[in-house]
Amino acid sequence: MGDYSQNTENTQTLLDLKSDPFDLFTDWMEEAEVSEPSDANAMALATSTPDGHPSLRVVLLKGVDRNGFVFYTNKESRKGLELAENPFVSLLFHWKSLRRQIRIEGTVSPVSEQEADLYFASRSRMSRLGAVASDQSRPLENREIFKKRIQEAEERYEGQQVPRPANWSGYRVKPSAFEFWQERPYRLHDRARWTPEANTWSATRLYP
Ligand SMILES: Cc1cc2nc3c(=O)[nH]c(=O)nc-3n(C[C@H](O)[C@H](O)[C@H](O)COP(=O)(O)O)c2cc1C
Ligand code: PXP
Repeated sequence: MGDYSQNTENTQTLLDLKSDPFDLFTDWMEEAEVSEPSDANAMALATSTPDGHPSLRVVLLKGVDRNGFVFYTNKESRKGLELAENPFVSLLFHWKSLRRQIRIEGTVSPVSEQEADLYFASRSRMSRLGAVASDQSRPLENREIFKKRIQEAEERYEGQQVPRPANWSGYRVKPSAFEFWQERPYRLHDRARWTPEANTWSATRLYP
């Protein structure tokens, strides 16, 4: 313990770094974009089933500002149907290269139609056709059926823009809490949780 406290416990902790969780998130995301081999913006998204069972999958973060964290998906997918019943979610980023984790708790609301159109238009044509052809989360008897639906979409929109399907859009998670976690030797990690207080965010250190 002598070695540990001499060598590690004297270094800066999370609470010394930034007082604002959005700023700290931005710093960590920038570092992850450099060090993660792929998809630094991948985040686990937890929803709940109507009977309160957790339901988890990975989605990509496509935008973040002080209004929240944006991802895109099919509104009639399993997650979309669950969100329609219960807008409370958790997000989790885990960057193995940095030995860091961020937990976010919050509530989703739909992005505007205009925002969804803009993002959809930025995707590759094949990804847009895939969104048209995929009944996300519904049973698919075989891949041939999917291939045929993609071909049909290709023919239908030949020489035209692929319009955003009505069921394909985005959600914005407005955070109500953040927790940042930085690994430290001997599992004596550095953790802090931020919650809103008046017009700012207040931080609490947590035992690891
Ligand atoms: C790295 C990664 C990124 C993903 N990003 C998305 C995404 O942004 N949107 C999406 O709908 N599905 C994404 N998926 C697929 C989802 O994990 C999931 O399989 C799909 O959305 C269906 O989930 P659901 O049945 O719970 O609705 C991603 C999967 C991985 C592994
Ligand atoms: N939809 C699906 C089915 C995905 O798998 C992903 C990313 O893996 C996305 C949407 C969002 O990413 P992009 O818009 O870059 O395809």
